[in-house]
Amino acid sequence: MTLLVDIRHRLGSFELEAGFESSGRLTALFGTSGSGKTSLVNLIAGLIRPMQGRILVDGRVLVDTAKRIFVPMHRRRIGYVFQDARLFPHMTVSQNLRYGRFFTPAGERYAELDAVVDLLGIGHLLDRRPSLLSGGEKQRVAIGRALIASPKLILMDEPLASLDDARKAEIMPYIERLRDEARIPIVYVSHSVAEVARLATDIVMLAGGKVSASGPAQDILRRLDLLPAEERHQGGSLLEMIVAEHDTAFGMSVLRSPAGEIRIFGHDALVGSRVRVRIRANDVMVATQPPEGLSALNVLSGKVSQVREGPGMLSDVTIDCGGQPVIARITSRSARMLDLKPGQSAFAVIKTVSFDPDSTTRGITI
Ligand SMILES: Nc1ncnc2c1ncn2[C@@H]1O[C@H](COP(=O)(O)OP(=O)(O)OP(=O)(O)O)[C@@H](O)[C@H]1O
Repeated sequence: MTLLVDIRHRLGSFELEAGFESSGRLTALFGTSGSGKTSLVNLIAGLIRPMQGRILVDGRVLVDTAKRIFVPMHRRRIGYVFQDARLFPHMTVSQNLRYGRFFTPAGERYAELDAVVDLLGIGHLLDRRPSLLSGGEKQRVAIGRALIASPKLILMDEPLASLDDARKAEIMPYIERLRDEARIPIVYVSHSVAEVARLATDIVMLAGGKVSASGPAQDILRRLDLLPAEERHQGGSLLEMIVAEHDTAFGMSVLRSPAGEIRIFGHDALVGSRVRVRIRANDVMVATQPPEGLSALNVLSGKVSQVREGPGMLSDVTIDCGGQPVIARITSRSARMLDLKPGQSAFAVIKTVSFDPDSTTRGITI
């Protein structure tokens, strides 16, 4: 699936001028409050008609102002999951789900109710009314209702924003399953780096109504300079690794990559599976010699590929570790003292405890 957006639109004094193309399975629209994420999603959904531009899903033209084409919302075959679940309160979960397929022509229904119920783990909720569901359960049903309509694309506008951390953790694996198993592309609005790092295959960064960057999640997240200042401490690298073994004696899992091994607190992925881990730049130190007598268990070796002076006397040092960049944010003073230069051998030292379980995902193909 390819989503192509190239639009210009004005909302009051706000100018939205956004162009991007994504073939990702989960494309995150990421940006601070007021950057235009919801407006962009509403344009894709057909809730807003742009003043100028084109929107295509898999080559199908949904909007082309030059050709006066505007496919109305109900004909777009796009599912929309909002921040609040918006379920019908007088209907049971089962009735809410079935309502989703009502508008889809019989010949175009591919989603089976049983498969959707199974995917989202909501079988035990079918006879309940929404008032008896938790926030996370409501959102799972809302996602199910969107899926049952057999959409060609699903839009999710901050679907976790109204949930507490426990509910977020409960629903994340279902969104991952949807991304990995359902084969329906997702456009996902978020302003949380942690959420985006875990879920996104691709990222479109919005700032002031314009696309400031777009591309594969790994590439975008390591550009710390692109992240909003308040989220910069969350930026870093996404590494793909293989689960090598589980060290049950210490409750740890060993992950392997060409640049070395790292240990994280027990991960439930099977040995041999691919996982993606996020390493925040703030949690990485740089050594120019192999470190010895260190309590940190995780040392990856590589070569410095870039030293970029950032704001606040801090420098971002990128170390190419077997083809995967690891970024360390250190003081500019340390960078000078170590005399770090591109091409030089270096070691990224990562404290085990710095791995955030939220950012350790199941294996996904990127
Ligand atoms: N109908 C409208 N009329 C005038 N201005 C609008 C309208 N809709 C949105 N805006 C403005 O457009 C800008 C972008 O809004 P939008 O809701 O798309 O941002 P967002 O990135 O989704 O923000 P948030 O994360 O807070 O939801 C904001 O400044 C908002 O006030």
